[in-house]
Amino acid sequence: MANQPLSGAGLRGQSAGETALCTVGKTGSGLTYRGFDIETLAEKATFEEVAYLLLKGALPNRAELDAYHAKLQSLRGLPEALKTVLEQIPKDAHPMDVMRTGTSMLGNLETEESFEQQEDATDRLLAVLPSIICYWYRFSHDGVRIETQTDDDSIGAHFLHLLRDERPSQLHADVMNVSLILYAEHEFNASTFTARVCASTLSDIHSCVTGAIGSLRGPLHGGANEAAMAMIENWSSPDEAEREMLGMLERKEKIMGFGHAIYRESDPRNAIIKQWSKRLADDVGDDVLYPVSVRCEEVMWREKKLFCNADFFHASAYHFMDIPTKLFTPIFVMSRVSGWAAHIFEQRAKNRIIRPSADYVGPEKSEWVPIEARE
Ligand SMILES: CC(=O)SCCNC(=O)CCNC(=O)[C@H](O)C(C)(C)COP(=O)(O)OP(=O)(O)OC[C@H]1O[C@@H](n2cnc3c(N)ncnc32)[C@H](O)[C@@H]1OP(=O)(O)O
Ligand SMILES: O=C([O-])CC(=O)C(=O)O
Repeated sequence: MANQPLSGAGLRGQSAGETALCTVGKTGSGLTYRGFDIETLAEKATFEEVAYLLLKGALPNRAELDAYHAKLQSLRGLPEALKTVLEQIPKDAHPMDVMRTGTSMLGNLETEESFEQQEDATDRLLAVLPSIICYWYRFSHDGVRIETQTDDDSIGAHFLHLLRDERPSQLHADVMNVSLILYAEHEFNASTFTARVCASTLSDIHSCVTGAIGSLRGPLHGGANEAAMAMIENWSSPDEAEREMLGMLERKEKIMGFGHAIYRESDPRNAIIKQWSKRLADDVGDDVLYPVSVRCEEVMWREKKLFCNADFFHASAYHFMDIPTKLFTPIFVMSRVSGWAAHIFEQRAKNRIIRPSADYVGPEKSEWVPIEARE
């Protein structure tokens, strides 16, 4: 059979398989997880409830959700060998590399021996990823060995508690909950596709997630929230932001936190996180970063018809909660591991190895030259 011609670079517009997990840009509201609008989930659900929905196929009832919270809570402790590895990683390492190494090491210590263990392995990852990053961060930056087994009732509150050594306010716990819901799942994005390609070889779940973390790390994908923060924190007023952005556009620089491979007019997650960023700005009495961010949004739309994606207002929201910029993308991992795992389960349930073809553009025929005769 002849190869199908590609409609564009980057496989854009090509369907690469089926999913029952998520639609992006197909419905009026733009984003659904198993048929639920993102707006409804962000308003009514807990992140753990959303993870349950993605991983097990339906919303939990009260007893199921309570049991799920209790299970995730009980799995936050780190094995000694993993702590030893985390203690070797230098302070100036990128936290995404810590997430990658932590996941990979866990795969050595608690190897998924059969696909029957996939749900337990996923629950362990959901519970332990915040512990991994905070253990390393607090050891390398503050010189302390923290106890990671907290009794916080949510993953978001647990993360903030470990990071700052105190329980977060209700507002901060609520923002973390919404943020984790917004980042949980997004169809065949680059990191999820990485996970599915790896899963299609019948590899183990830690290998799939380790690869996905590597894909999420780049600034064109999850790393954009950190890059957006690095940009907006330079500007002390909306007018300065506008001047600088116009210069960047003139020089044809990419502006992180804007644009999307699938959405054409807006990313529905932006309106939600923007509202929370505003509440946090009011809470901390900010009169610079939030107005700067709003001006960036206006300028990009006016000049280029480019809109904020999920990452842009996450930058200011996380900053207002005092989260160090380099920990922004690891939070994305803590959430997206739910979507990655759900896709891995889906791939395994109806698998064929993912192996596309390439259009060859090299030489037609090459002449072998003995090594002694080469220039
Ligand atoms: C959670 C997430 O992962 S969301 C994505 C996070 N990534 C970012 O925020 C990085 C910045 N954005 C981008 O690089 C891109 O918009 C991507 C990677 C998200 C999507 O890439 P593509 O699908 O190739 O973008 P698209 O085809 O819509 O680009 C159209 C044009 O707009 C330009 N453009 C797109 N985004 C931007 C941007 N953020 N800044 C400046 N120009 C941009 C492209 O360069 C392209 O111009 P060209 O036709 O002259 O080459
Ligand atoms: O869908 C994409 O290409 C990127 C994205 O927004 C996500 O993964 O959340």
